[in-house]
Amino acid sequence: MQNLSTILDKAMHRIPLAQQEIIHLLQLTDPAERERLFAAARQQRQRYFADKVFLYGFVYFSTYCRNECAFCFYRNSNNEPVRYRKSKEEIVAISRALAADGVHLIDLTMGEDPAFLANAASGYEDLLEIVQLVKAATGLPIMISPGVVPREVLVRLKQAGADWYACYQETHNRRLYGELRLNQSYDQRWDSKVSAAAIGLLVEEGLLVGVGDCARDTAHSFSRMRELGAAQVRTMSFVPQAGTPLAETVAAGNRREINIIAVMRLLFPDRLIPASLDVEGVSGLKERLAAGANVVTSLIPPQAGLLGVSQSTLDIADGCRTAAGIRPILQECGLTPAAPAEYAAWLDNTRGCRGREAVVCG
Ligand SMILES: C[S@@+](CC[C@H](N)C(=O)[O-])C[C@H]1O[C@@H](n2cnc3c(N)ncnc32)[C@H](O)[C@@H]1O
Ligand SMILES: C[C@H](CCN)[C@@H](N)C(=O)O
Ligand code: SF4
Repeated sequence: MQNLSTILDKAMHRIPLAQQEIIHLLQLTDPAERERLFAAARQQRQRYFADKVFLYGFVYFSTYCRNECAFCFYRNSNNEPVRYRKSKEEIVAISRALAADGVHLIDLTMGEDPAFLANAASGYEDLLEIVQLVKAATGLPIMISPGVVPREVLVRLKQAGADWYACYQETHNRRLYGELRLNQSYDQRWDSKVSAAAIGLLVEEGLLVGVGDCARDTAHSFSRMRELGAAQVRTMSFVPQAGTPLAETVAAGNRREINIIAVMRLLFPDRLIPASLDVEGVSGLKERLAAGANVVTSLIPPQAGLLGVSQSTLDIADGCRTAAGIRPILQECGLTPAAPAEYAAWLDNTRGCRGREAVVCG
């Protein structure tokens, strides 16, 4: 029988936990025990980041995709979604609006839209130019998620101004991966992240919860995230999407996601851990922050004609998914947006000490 006090005490002293201890934390259901887990996670966040959080603006600039991920609304064969492709001018204008709203990073997210990838007439030139234009217009750090691209394209994306590369594995259980990311090589996707890290891009790794995964899978993913040296680790609860093979999946609630966020904080105390607004909108933010998250992602400007990934419209048109909209929730949690210079310093320190502990925010 695992003793929660012993496990939490080991975690707080950065003593590695056994897989069974990690699974025990992931599987907590008792409210009082979960609150002890969350309190420990908040204490670790405080130790490494004080009361500071980071805000990520989200520009989902193309909803076209050549892939057929079983969980995703934007899979190629789905006729349900609104398909759009924003122009470079629109992308820059939206990025400027996000910068004015006070975000720390511009997340240029896309489907694997053939118009921007290798076989496009312009090859990757348009994608590279978008990164350059957004960097020039905002001066902010940029995250890009084009899927698997050749190493030399990663190099050029970094030269163009990209700081982060997001290419989630969703799961490191190869059987499950094959059922989720149909016809997408597990190893190519993993190797693309390894290449990105090797050339100095910061890498984010993400898990999907509620798609047939188990706590043992999650614990295994933690060891892969550590092996990768991911600077940002995250998870999202699966949101069933109309028109997809998993549309009839019963949404499992957020308990597992919230527990994972807290355990991530204990295992990766100096890393960035998102609370995504794209799962439950702003109503889910407080719980995720209370579990130790220190990044709010998927801030989307109203009236920009942008859709979210899993919650395509929730809380967007009314302006709730903005820095101003979430500020009262941050205050309730005793948290405050970091200064842009603090985020830039964290990035520089993390780039400089890959794999070692990053510097504490003041
Ligand atoms: C923003 S999408 C698009 C970026 C890029 N096309 C890719 O697949 O990496 C990236 C992530 O959103 C998450 N996602 C997509 N559909 C989701 C859903 N229905 N519920 C929860 N998360 C979802 C998945 O983890 C996916 O890797
Ligand atoms: C998963 C997306 C980000 C991709 N870099 C966005 N829907 C999010 O919730 O952060
Ligand atoms: S997760 Fe990404 S690659 Fe998969 S279908 Fe959705 S947009 Fe395309």
